[in-house]
Amino acid sequence: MEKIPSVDLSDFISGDAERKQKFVNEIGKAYEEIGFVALKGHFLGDDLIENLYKEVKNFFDLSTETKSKYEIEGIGGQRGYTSFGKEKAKGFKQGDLKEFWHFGQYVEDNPQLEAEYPPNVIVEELAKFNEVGKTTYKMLEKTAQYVLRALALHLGLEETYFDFPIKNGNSILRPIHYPPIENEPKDAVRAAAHGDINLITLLMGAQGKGLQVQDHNGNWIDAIAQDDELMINVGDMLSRHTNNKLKSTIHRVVNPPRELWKTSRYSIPFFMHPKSDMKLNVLKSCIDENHPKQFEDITAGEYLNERLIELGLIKG
Ligand SMILES: O=C(O)CCC(=O)C(=O)O
Ligand SMILES: [Fe+2]
Repeated sequence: MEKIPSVDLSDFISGDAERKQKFVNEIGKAYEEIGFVALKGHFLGDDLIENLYKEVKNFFDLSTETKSKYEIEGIGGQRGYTSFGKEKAKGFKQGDLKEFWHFGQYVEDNPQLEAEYPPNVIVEELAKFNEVGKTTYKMLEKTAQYVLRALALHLGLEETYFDFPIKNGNSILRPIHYPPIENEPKDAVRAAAHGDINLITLLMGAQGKGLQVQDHNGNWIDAIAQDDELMINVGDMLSRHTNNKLKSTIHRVVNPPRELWKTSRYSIPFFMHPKSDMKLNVLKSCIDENHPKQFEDITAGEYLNERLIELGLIKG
Protein backbone atom coordinates (compact mmCIF):
# COMPACT_ATOMS: atom_id res chain seq x y z
CA MET A 1 0.00 0.00 0.00
CA GLU A 2 1.45 3.36 -1.03
CA LYS A 3 -1.23 5.75 0.07
CA ILE A 4 -3.53 6.07 3.07
CA PRO A 5 -7.16 5.30 2.00
CA SER A 6 -9.73 8.15 2.10
CA VAL A 7 -13.23 7.74 3.58
CA ASP A 8 -16.19 10.08 3.98
CA LEU A 9 -18.09 10.14 7.29
CA SER A 10 -21.13 11.67 5.57
CA ASP A 11 -21.67 8.23 3.98
CA PHE A 12 -22.07 6.75 7.45
CA ILE A 13 -24.56 9.33 8.68
CA SER A 14 -26.40 9.77 5.35
CA GLY A 15 -29.42 7.66 6.39
CA ASP A 16 -28.82 5.48 3.31
CA ALA A 17 -28.14 1.89 4.38
CA GLU A 18 -25.92 1.12 1.40
CA ARG A 19 -23.69 4.16 1.88
CA LYS A 20 -23.49 3.43 5.60
CA GLN A 21 -22.33 -0.15 4.94
CA LYS A 22 -19.84 1.11 2.35
CA PHE A 23 -18.23 3.33 5.00
CA VAL A 24 -18.10 0.45 7.50
CA ASN A 25 -16.45 -1.82 4.93
CA GLU A 26 -13.93 0.79 3.80
CA ILE A 27 -12.76 1.83 7.25
CA GLY A 28 -12.80 -1.78 8.50
CA LYS A 29 -10.58 -2.94 5.63
CA ALA A 30 -8.20 0.02 6.03
CA TYR A 31 -7.86 -0.60 9.78
CA GLU A 32 -7.20 -4.31 9.29
CA GLU A 33 -4.47 -3.49 6.77
CA ILE A 34 -2.72 -0.19 7.53
CA GLY A 35 -4.47 1.20 10.64
CA PHE A 36 -4.89 4.71 9.16
CA VAL A 37 -7.53 6.55 7.10
CA ALA A 38 -7.91 10.15 5.91
CA LEU A 39 -11.48 11.16 6.78
CA LYS A 40 -13.67 13.92 5.38
CA GLY A 41 -17.22 14.81 6.40
CA HIS A 42 -16.25 15.42 10.06
CA PHE A 43 -17.83 18.00 12.37
CA LEU A 44 -15.13 20.69 12.35
CA GLY A 45 -16.15 23.83 10.46
CA ASP A 46 -13.59 25.94 8.54
CA ASP A 47 -14.04 28.88 10.93
CA LEU A 48 -13.42 26.71 13.96
CA ILE A 49 -10.25 25.27 12.43
CA GLU A 50 -8.99 28.74 11.48
CA ASN A 51 -9.67 30.16 14.96
CA LEU A 52 -8.08 27.16 16.62
CA TYR A 53 -4.82 27.48 14.64
CA LYS A 54 -4.75 31.23 15.34
CA GLU A 55 -5.08 30.69 19.09
CA VAL A 56 -2.65 27.78 19.14
CA LYS A 57 -0.01 29.91 17.38
CA ASN A 58 -0.73 32.78 19.80
CA PHE A 59 -0.13 30.43 22.69
CA PHE A 60 3.19 29.01 21.48
CA ASP A 61 4.31 32.59 20.62
CA LEU A 62 4.04 33.54 24.32
CA SER A 63 7.38 33.92 26.13
CA THR A 64 9.02 30.82 27.61
CA GLU A 65 8.52 32.37 31.03
CA THR A 66 4.77 32.81 30.51
CA LYS A 67 4.33 29.30 29.10
CA SER A 68 6.25 27.76 31.98
CA LYS A 69 3.62 29.15 34.39
CA TYR A 70 1.30 26.56 32.86
CA GLU A 71 3.61 23.56 33.22
CA ILE A 72 2.07 21.95 36.29
CA GLU A 73 4.14 19.59 38.48
CA GLY A 74 2.77 16.25 39.62
CA ILE A 75 0.10 15.50 36.99
CA GLY A 76 2.35 13.79 34.44
CA GLY A 77 1.65 16.48 31.84
CA GLN A 78 -2.01 15.48 31.64
CA ARG A 79 -3.22 19.11 31.47
CA GLY A 80 -1.62 22.40 30.47
CA TYR A 81 1.84 22.92 28.97
CA THR A 82 4.75 20.50 28.38
CA SER A 83 8.00 22.23 27.41
CA PHE A 84 10.32 21.52 24.46
CA GLY A 85 12.22 18.21 24.41
CA LYS A 86 10.55 16.74 27.48
CA GLU A 87 8.62 13.82 25.97
CA LYS A 88 10.53 10.82 24.66
CA ALA A 89 8.97 8.01 22.64
CA LYS A 90 9.20 4.54 24.23
CA GLY A 91 12.72 3.14 23.77
CA PHE A 92 14.34 6.43 22.67
CA LYS A 93 17.01 8.42 24.57
CA GLN A 94 16.53 11.84 22.95
CA GLY A 95 13.42 13.93 23.62
CA ASP A 96 11.19 14.77 20.63
CA LEU A 97 11.69 18.25 19.08
CA LYS A 98 8.31 19.55 20.23
CA GLU A 99 6.35 21.46 22.88
CA PHE A 100 2.63 20.90 23.45
CA TRP A 101 -0.55 21.72 25.34
CA HIS A 102 -3.22 19.37 26.75
CA PHE A 103 -6.93 20.06 26.95
CA GLY A 104 -8.77 17.32 28.87
CA GLN A 105 -12.37 16.21 29.39
CA TYR A 106 -15.13 18.69 30.31
CA VAL A 107 -17.09 16.32 32.58
CA GLU A 108 -20.85 16.70 32.64
CA ASP A 109 -23.20 15.26 35.29
CA ASN A 110 -20.63 13.07 37.01
CA PRO A 111 -18.99 14.64 40.09
CA GLN A 112 -17.04 11.45 40.88
CA LEU A 113 -15.28 11.50 37.51
CA GLU A 114 -14.78 15.24 37.72
CA ALA A 115 -12.80 14.62 40.90
CA GLU A 116 -10.79 11.82 39.22
CA TYR A 117 -9.49 14.00 36.33
CA PRO A 118 -7.13 16.95 36.81
CA PRO A 119 -8.98 20.20 35.98
CA ASN A 120 -8.28 21.99 32.69
CA VAL A 121 -5.70 24.78 32.91
CA ILE A 122 -6.89 28.26 31.88
CA VAL A 123 -4.53 30.52 29.92
CA GLU A 124 -5.09 34.00 31.37
CA GLU A 125 -3.30 35.89 28.59
CA LEU A 126 -5.52 34.53 25.77
CA ALA A 127 -9.23 34.82 26.38
CA LYS A 128 -10.29 32.85 23.28
CA PHE A 129 -7.75 30.02 23.51
CA ASN A 130 -9.65 28.21 26.26
CA GLU A 131 -13.05 28.42 24.56
CA VAL A 132 -11.89 27.38 21.10
CA GLY A 133 -10.07 24.41 22.66
CA LYS A 134 -13.26 23.29 24.38
CA THR A 135 -15.39 23.58 21.22
CA THR A 136 -12.83 21.65 19.16
CA TYR A 137 -12.64 18.97 21.85
CA LYS A 138 -16.40 18.43 21.66
CA MET A 139 -16.51 18.32 17.86
CA LEU A 140 -13.67 15.80 17.66
CA GLU A 141 -15.31 13.70 20.36
CA LYS A 142 -18.52 13.65 18.31
CA THR A 143 -16.60 12.69 15.14
CA ALA A 144 -14.80 9.92 17.05
CA GLN A 145 -18.09 8.58 18.41
CA TYR A 146 -19.38 7.98 14.88
CA VAL A 147 -16.11 6.39 13.76
CA LEU A 148 -16.28 4.02 16.73
CA ARG A 149 -19.91 3.20 15.90
CA ALA A 150 -18.78 2.16 12.41
CA LEU A 151 -15.98 0.06 13.90
CA ALA A 152 -18.41 -1.59 16.34
CA LEU A 153 -20.53 -2.69 13.37
CA HIS A 154 -17.44 -3.92 11.54
CA LEU A 155 -16.54 -6.02 14.61
CA GLY A 156 -20.05 -7.53 14.79
CA LEU A 157 -20.93 -5.63 18.01
CA GLU A 158 -23.92 -3.42 18.82
CA GLU A 159 -23.52 -0.09 16.98
CA THR A 160 -23.54 1.80 20.30
CA TYR A 161 -21.06 -0.57 22.02
CA PHE A 162 -18.48 2.19 22.64
CA ASP A 163 -20.96 5.00 23.47
CA PHE A 164 -21.04 4.39 27.22
CA PRO A 165 -17.30 3.79 27.82
CA ILE A 166 -16.39 6.97 25.88
CA LYS A 167 -18.97 9.25 27.53
CA ASN A 168 -16.91 11.54 29.78
CA GLY A 169 -13.86 9.53 28.66
CA ASN A 170 -10.29 10.50 29.50
CA SER A 171 -9.54 11.92 26.02
CA ILE A 172 -6.84 14.52 25.38
CA LEU A 173 -6.64 17.27 22.74
CA ARG A 174 -2.97 18.03 22.14
CA PRO A 175 -1.92 21.05 20.05
CA ILE A 176 1.77 20.49 19.20
CA HIS A 177 4.38 23.00 18.05
CA TYR A 178 7.51 21.70 16.36
CA PRO A 179 9.70 24.84 16.32
CA PRO A 180 12.06 25.83 13.50
CA ILE A 181 15.25 23.75 13.50
CA GLU A 182 18.39 25.86 14.18
CA ASN A 183 21.21 23.28 14.15
CA GLU A 184 21.60 19.75 12.79
CA PRO A 185 19.69 17.72 15.43
CA LYS A 186 21.78 14.99 17.11
CA ASP A 187 19.72 11.82 16.59
CA ALA A 188 16.48 13.64 17.52
CA VAL A 189 13.44 13.91 15.26
CA ARG A 190 10.22 15.89 15.56
CA ALA A 191 8.40 12.76 16.78
CA ALA A 192 10.22 9.42 17.05
CA ALA A 193 8.51 6.23 15.87
CA HIS A 194 5.68 5.21 18.18
CA GLY A 195 2.20 3.67 18.43
CA ASP A 196 -0.54 5.73 20.08
CA ILE A 197 -1.78 4.47 23.46
CA ASN A 198 -5.50 5.27 23.17
CA LEU A 199 -8.53 3.81 21.26
CA ILE A 200 -8.31 6.01 18.14
CA THR A 201 -6.47 9.25 17.28
CA LEU A 202 -7.95 12.05 15.16
CA LEU A 203 -5.18 14.24 13.79
CA MET A 204 -5.55 17.76 12.41
CA GLY A 205 -2.57 19.19 10.56
CA ALA A 206 -1.29 16.29 8.45
CA GLN A 207 -1.69 18.36 5.27
CA GLY A 208 2.04 18.91 4.70
CA LYS A 209 4.83 16.33 4.55
CA GLY A 210 6.26 15.06 7.81
CA LEU A 211 4.00 12.32 9.12
CA GLN A 212 5.05 8.84 8.01
CA VAL A 213 3.45 5.44 8.62
CA GLN A 214 5.24 2.09 8.57
CA ASP A 215 3.70 -0.58 6.32
CA HIS A 216 3.88 -4.40 6.74
CA ASN A 217 7.22 -4.54 4.94
CA GLY A 218 8.83 -1.95 7.17
CA ASN A 219 8.70 0.79 4.50
CA TRP A 220 7.83 4.33 5.59
CA ILE A 221 5.04 5.90 3.57
CA ASP A 222 4.07 9.59 3.65
CA ALA A 223 0.67 10.16 5.24
CA ILE A 224 -0.71 13.37 3.74
CA ALA A 225 -4.31 14.52 4.22
CA GLN A 226 -6.32 16.82 1.93
CA ASP A 227 -7.31 20.24 3.33
CA ASP A 228 -10.73 18.99 4.47
CA GLU A 229 -9.51 15.68 5.95
CA LEU A 230 -8.46 14.46 9.38
CA MET A 231 -6.01 11.57 9.65
CA ILE A 232 -7.56 8.93 11.94
CA ASN A 233 -5.66 5.92 13.25
CA VAL A 234 -6.07 2.94 15.55
CA GLY A 235 -4.31 3.15 18.92
CA ASP A 236 -2.91 0.34 21.06
CA MET A 237 -6.00 0.09 23.31
CA LEU A 238 -8.25 -0.75 20.36
CA SER A 239 -5.70 -3.06 18.83
CA ARG A 240 -5.46 -4.94 22.13
CA HIS A 241 -9.25 -5.10 22.59
CA THR A 242 -9.61 -6.59 19.08
CA ASN A 243 -6.73 -9.09 19.46
CA ASN A 244 -4.79 -7.05 16.88
CA LYS A 245 -7.47 -7.49 14.20
CA LEU A 246 -7.45 -3.68 13.94
CA LYS A 247 -3.85 -2.49 13.59
CA SER A 248 -2.17 0.18 15.69
CA THR A 249 0.48 1.20 13.21
CA ILE A 250 3.86 2.67 14.07
CA HIS A 251 4.27 6.25 12.82
CA ARG A 252 6.68 9.18 13.21
CA VAL A 253 7.23 12.81 12.22
CA VAL A 254 10.50 13.29 10.34
CA ASN A 255 12.52 16.50 10.23
CA PRO A 256 11.99 18.60 7.10
CA PRO A 257 14.71 19.06 4.45
CA ARG A 258 17.24 21.79 5.31
CA GLU A 259 15.56 24.46 3.14
CA LEU A 260 12.45 24.14 5.34
CA TRP A 261 14.22 24.14 8.71
CA LYS A 262 13.03 27.70 9.33
CA THR A 263 9.37 26.68 9.34
CA SER A 264 7.36 25.54 12.35
CA ARG A 265 5.01 22.59 12.15
CA TYR A 266 1.72 22.70 14.05
CA SER A 267 -0.38 19.58 14.42
CA ILE A 268 -3.32 18.86 16.70
CA PRO A 269 -4.04 15.24 17.61
CA PHE A 270 -7.10 14.24 19.64
CA PHE A 271 -6.38 11.05 21.57
CA MET A 272 -9.71 9.33 22.18
CA HIS A 273 -9.66 7.48 25.51
CA PRO A 274 -12.52 5.68 27.26
CA LYS A 275 -13.25 6.04 30.96
CA SER A 276 -10.54 4.33 33.00
CA ASP A 277 -12.80 1.45 34.11
CA MET A 278 -13.41 0.19 30.53
CA LYS A 279 -12.27 -3.42 30.23
CA LEU A 280 -9.91 -3.85 27.28
CA ASN A 281 -10.12 -7.67 27.59
CA VAL A 282 -9.85 -9.26 24.15
CA LEU A 283 -13.29 -9.49 22.49
CA LYS A 284 -14.57 -13.08 22.18
CA SER A 285 -15.50 -12.42 18.55
CA CYS A 286 -11.83 -11.75 17.79
CA ILE A 287 -10.59 -15.10 19.13
CA ASP A 288 -10.61 -18.35 17.13
CA GLU A 289 -8.34 -21.29 16.31
CA ASN A 290 -6.12 -19.22 14.06
CA HIS A 291 -6.20 -16.18 16.33
CA PRO A 292 -5.59 -17.27 19.94
CA LYS A 293 -5.97 -14.66 22.67
CA GLN A 294 -2.80 -12.54 22.59
CA PHE A 295 -3.28 -10.14 25.52
CA GLU A 296 -3.98 -10.35 29.25
CA ASP A 297 -7.13 -8.79 30.67
CA ILE A 298 -6.60 -5.16 31.69
CA THR A 299 -8.63 -1.97 32.20
CA ALA A 300 -7.99 1.22 30.22
CA GLY A 301 -6.80 2.99 33.38
CA GLU A 302 -4.29 0.25 34.26
CA TYR A 303 -3.01 0.17 30.70
CA LEU A 304 -2.61 3.95 30.51
CA ASN A 305 -0.68 3.91 33.78
CA GLU A 306 1.72 1.26 32.46
CA ARG A 307 2.36 3.27 29.32
CA LEU A 308 2.86 6.61 31.09
CA ILE A 309 5.45 4.96 33.37
CA GLU A 310 7.30 3.64 30.26
CA LEU A 311 7.30 7.17 28.79
CA GLY A 312 8.81 8.52 32.00
CA LEU A 313 5.82 10.84 32.52
CA ILE A 314 4.74 9.31 35.83
CA LYS A 315 6.62 7.31 38.46
CA GLY A 316 5.94 3.57 38.91
O1 LIG B 1 2.43 15.74 14.48
C1 LIG B 1 1.95 14.79 13.87
O2 LIG B 1 1.64 14.88 12.69
C2 LIG B 1 1.71 13.44 14.54
C3 LIG B 1 1.92 13.46 16.02
C4 LIG B 1 1.73 12.13 16.65
O3 LIG B 1 1.80 11.09 16.04
C5 LIG B 1 1.39 12.05 18.09
O4 LIG B 1 1.47 13.09 18.77
O5 LIG B 1 1.05 10.96 18.57
FE1 LIG C 1 1.04 9.44 17.25
